[in-house]
Amino acid sequence: MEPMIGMIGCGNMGRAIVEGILKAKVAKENQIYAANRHLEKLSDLAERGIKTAGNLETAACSDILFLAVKPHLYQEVIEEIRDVVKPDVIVVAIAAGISIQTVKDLFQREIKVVRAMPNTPALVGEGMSGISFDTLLNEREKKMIIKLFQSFGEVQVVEERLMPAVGSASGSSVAFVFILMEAMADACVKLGMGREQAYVFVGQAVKGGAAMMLETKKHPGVLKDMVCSPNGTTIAGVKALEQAGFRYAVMDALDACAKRTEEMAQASSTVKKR
Ligand SMILES: NC(=O)C1=CN([C@@H]2O[C@H](COP(=O)(O)OP(=O)(O)OC[C@H]3O[C@@H](n4cnc5c(N)ncnc54)[C@H](OP(=O)(O)O)[C@@H]3O)[C@@H](O)[C@H]2O)C=CC1
Ligand SMILES: O=C(O)[C@@H]1CCC=N1
Repeated sequence: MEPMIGMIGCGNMGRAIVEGILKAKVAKENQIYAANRHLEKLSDLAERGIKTAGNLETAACSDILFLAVKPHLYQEVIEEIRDVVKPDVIVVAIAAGISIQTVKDLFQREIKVVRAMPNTPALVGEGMSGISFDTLLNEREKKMIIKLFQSFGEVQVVEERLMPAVGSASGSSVAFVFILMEAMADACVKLGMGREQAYVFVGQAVKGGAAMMLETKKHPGVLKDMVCSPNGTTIAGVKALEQAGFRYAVMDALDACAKRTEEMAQASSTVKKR
């Protein structure tokens, strides 16, 4: 029998995962339970045949249960559902800074946990997820979880200690790419281009650059050099970026994300001991 998939919390990330799974046809609408604080926000999902329900029903019916609420709500939600989940349920925790051990401690028993860090491009099947497995999952279960994550993008299994880096590298970095594209489009508007047209130009440039790096596997510095003609236009722009401390700003931003993940992990492990 196909596993039932539950999603507690259907906001930006929960929805992106549900849509990604459906788009890839890895599960049908009637195999998915979706819960939210304000259930009326899920009326569009219900109309499409997804089972929308409260947290208790969703938890009780799921074989794979995603917890896609904000990190500070994990304790409240797990305390609500811990007595109704199936004994063999696989809980997938996607919150920044919530460790496998914290989830187990909140359930107050041995439970199969996957810690994952996906990102919002899952919505269009272009997600990037890092996942770490608890030792309780067997090989068949690990394969099933990997297949699920592959339905909405790329996935790599990583050691749990690397989760703050994964959060920086793909979870948060998409926001920085959006800021970059917005700023580039602003510049194009300043140069006389229409805004909608600017988004197409800069969006395709970012998409093309990413595809080029991933497909050629060339060092990004080499690819950058291929664009910079001697005494040309690009190298003039590179100088301006270096002057503004672009690389430092980017490194500092990813560093800040990872530090914040560690802080949140610290806070969540303290809360559960109260
Ligand atoms: N956004 C991102 O790019 C990423 C997010 N994450 C993680 O995903 C999690 C969710 O983030 P995100 O989707 O951005 O947040 P959102 O605020 O967009 O979504 C959270 C959802 O949880 C619902 N919710 C709140 N309380 C409860 C409750 N008690 N029971 C059931 N549902 C509830 C909210 O419903 P309502 O709106 O009705 O209050 C909302 O729809 C976080 O832990 C975050 O760390 C991980 C990777 C990337
Ligand atoms: O900002 C956050 O906390 C979440 C985790 C990674 C992306 N968004």
